[in-house]
Amino acid sequence: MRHAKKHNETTSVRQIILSTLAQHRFLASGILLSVCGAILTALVPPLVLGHIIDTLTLRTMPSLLLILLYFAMLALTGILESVREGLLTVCGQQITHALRSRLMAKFVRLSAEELNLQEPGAVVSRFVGDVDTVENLFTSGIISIFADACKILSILAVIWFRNKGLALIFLLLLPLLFAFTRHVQKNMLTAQIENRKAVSRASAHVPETLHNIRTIHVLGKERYMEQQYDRYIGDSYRAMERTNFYDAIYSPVILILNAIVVALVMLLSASGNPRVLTLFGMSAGTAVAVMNYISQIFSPVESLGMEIQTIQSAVAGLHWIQEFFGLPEKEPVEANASVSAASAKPETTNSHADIQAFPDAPFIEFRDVTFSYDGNKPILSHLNLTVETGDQLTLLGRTGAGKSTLFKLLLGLYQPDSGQVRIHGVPAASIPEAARRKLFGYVEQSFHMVPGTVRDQITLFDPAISDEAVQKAACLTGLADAISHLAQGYDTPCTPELFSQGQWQLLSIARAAVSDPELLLLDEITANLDAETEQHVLRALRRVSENRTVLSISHRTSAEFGRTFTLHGNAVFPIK
Ligand SMILES: Nc1ncnc2c1ncn2[C@@H]1O[C@H](COP(=O)(O)OP(=O)(O)OP(=O)(O)O)[C@@H](O)[C@H]1O
Repeated sequence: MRHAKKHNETTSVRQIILSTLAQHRFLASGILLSVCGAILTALVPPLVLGHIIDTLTLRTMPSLLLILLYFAMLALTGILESVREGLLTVCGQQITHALRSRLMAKFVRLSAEELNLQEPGAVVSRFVGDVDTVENLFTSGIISIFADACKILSILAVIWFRNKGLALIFLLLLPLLFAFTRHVQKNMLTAQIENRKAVSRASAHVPETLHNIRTIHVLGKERYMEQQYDRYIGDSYRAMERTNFYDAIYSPVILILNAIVVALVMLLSASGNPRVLTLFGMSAGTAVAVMNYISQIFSPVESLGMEIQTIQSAVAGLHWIQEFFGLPEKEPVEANASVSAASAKPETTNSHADIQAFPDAPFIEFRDVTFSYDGNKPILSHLNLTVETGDQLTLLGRTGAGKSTLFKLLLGLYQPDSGQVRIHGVPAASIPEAARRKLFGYVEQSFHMVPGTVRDQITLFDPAISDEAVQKAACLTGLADAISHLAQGYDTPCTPELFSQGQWQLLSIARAAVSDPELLLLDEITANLDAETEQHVLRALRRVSENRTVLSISHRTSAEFGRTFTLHGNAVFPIK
C-alpha cells in the first residue's frame, strides 16, 4: 500500500543543537567561562568594600591595591557580562541558522500527500516563530536561568558566612518572592496575549469592513460593524489596564521589601540582645556588604521568573519543530539505478541514460491502476493505458475525472494504491531525480517563477545546461527576440511584469524543452490565454514537440494534440 511505503528519517532538534555546539566549541567554552567568571567576580566587590570600611572604622587607611581591586572587579564583572551576552547572541544565531537549514531540507523532502495536508501559515510559523523561541531559549533561557540561579546561591552562601540571620531571612523570603513574581508575570502575560488578540481582531476589522462595504450599506449593517469594532478595542483597553496594574505594583513591592529587609537586619544587628547578635551581629563594613548583596539578590529572582516563561514557550516551539521533523518524507530513490537501454530504442527517442530501462517495455504503461487521495473514494479504478514512444495524444474528460491525477502518478509524486505506473518498464516513483529532467518536460496552466534571471527560469539553476541549450530553447519557442530586447538579455532579473502571460507560457515551454526530454506533459497550458496568443503558443509547442512523445490535457478543441482520447469511467477511449 502507498502509505506503508512512506520513508521517514527523523531529525531531532536536540541533535541539531548539540552538533551546532560541538562545531562551535570555542564559542560554547567562552559562554561557560564568561557565565562562571561573571558570577564569581560579582561576589568580590561587596566583600572588598566591607573590608575597606572596616579598615576605615579602625582609623587606618586601606591599601591602594584594595581600592584598585574593588574597581577592577566591578569593571571585570561588567566586561564578563557583556562578553556573555555577545557570545550568547552569536550562539543563538548559529543554532537558529542550523535549525532553519534543516527545516528547509526537511520541507523539500516531504511527500506530496504530506505537503497537501500542510497549512501554509503553520509551516511559516515553524520556520519563523518557533525557531525564534528556540533562539530565545539560549539567549535568555537556560543559560541565563543557570547564571541567575548560581548568582542567587553564591550570594546566599557568602551571606551565610557574613550574617547567618540574613541568610535565614532570605531562605524564608525567596520562595514567597518567587511565587509573587511568577503570579505577576503570568497575569501580565495573559493580559498581553488577550491584548494582542484584541488588537489583531480590531486591525482585521478595518480592511474587512472596507472589503464588504457595499454589502454593509445594502443590508444596513453599519451600526453592527461599529459596535463590533468598539467591542474589540474595549477588550484591548481592559487587557492593557491589567498589564499596567501589575507593571505598576511590581517594582514598588520589590523596593519596599528590599527596604524592609535592610531595616530589619540593621535593627536586629543594633539590638543589645546577645542571642540575636549571634545571628545578626556584624561590623560596619559587613553591613555595607550585606546591603549591597540584598539589592543584588532581588534582580535575579525577577529574571528567573521571565526565564521560566521563555523556557516554557521554547518547549512548545521545540515540540512543534520536532513534530515537523517527524513528518513522512517522499521515498528515497536509488541513485545507482542507472544502466542504459537506449540502444534498444528507436532513433527518435533521447537517451534515457539514467534509468535502468527494459527495451521491450512500452514507453508509458498504466497497468490496472487504482488510486485514491488519502484512502477516499478512488479517483482512478483499474485503469489501463499504454503510450508508445513517439505517440502524441490529448486526454479529454469531464472536470474531476482524474486527468491531472494521471500526470501526478506519471511524475512519481504519488504511488498507486494498486497496479503499476511504469516508464520504460521502471516504476515511475523509482526514477532517480537526476534522470527526471531528461525524461519529462512538464508544462502547467501557469508559469511558476523562481527568484533569479531569465536564464535561471529556463535552467532552474542546473549547471549542466549550457548557454547554447538555453538560447536554442528560447529560439524554438520564439522568445529569443523578446529576450534580446531586454536590458540585460538572459541575465535580466525576472519580475512579474517582465513578460506578457503568453510569453510566460512560452518561457514555461522553453524550461521544459531545454533539457531535451523524451516526454512532454502538457496540462491545460493554454487555459488562461486568448485565442490569438493560444495559437502563438501552440505553434511554439508544435516545434518543440517534433519527434517527441507528448501527453496533453485540454478542455479546448483548439488545443488538442495528436490523437484524442477521453478519460471516462476509469477507462481511456479513443475519440478520433
Ligand atoms: N491533492 C489532492 N487531495 C485530495 N483530492 C484531490 C487532490 N487533487 C485532486 N483531488 C481530487 O481528485 C479528483 C480528480 O482531480 P483531477 O485534478 O485529477 O481532475 P481533472 O480531471 O484534472 O479535473 P480538471 O479537468 O477540472 O482539471 C477531484 O475530485 C479532486 O477534488
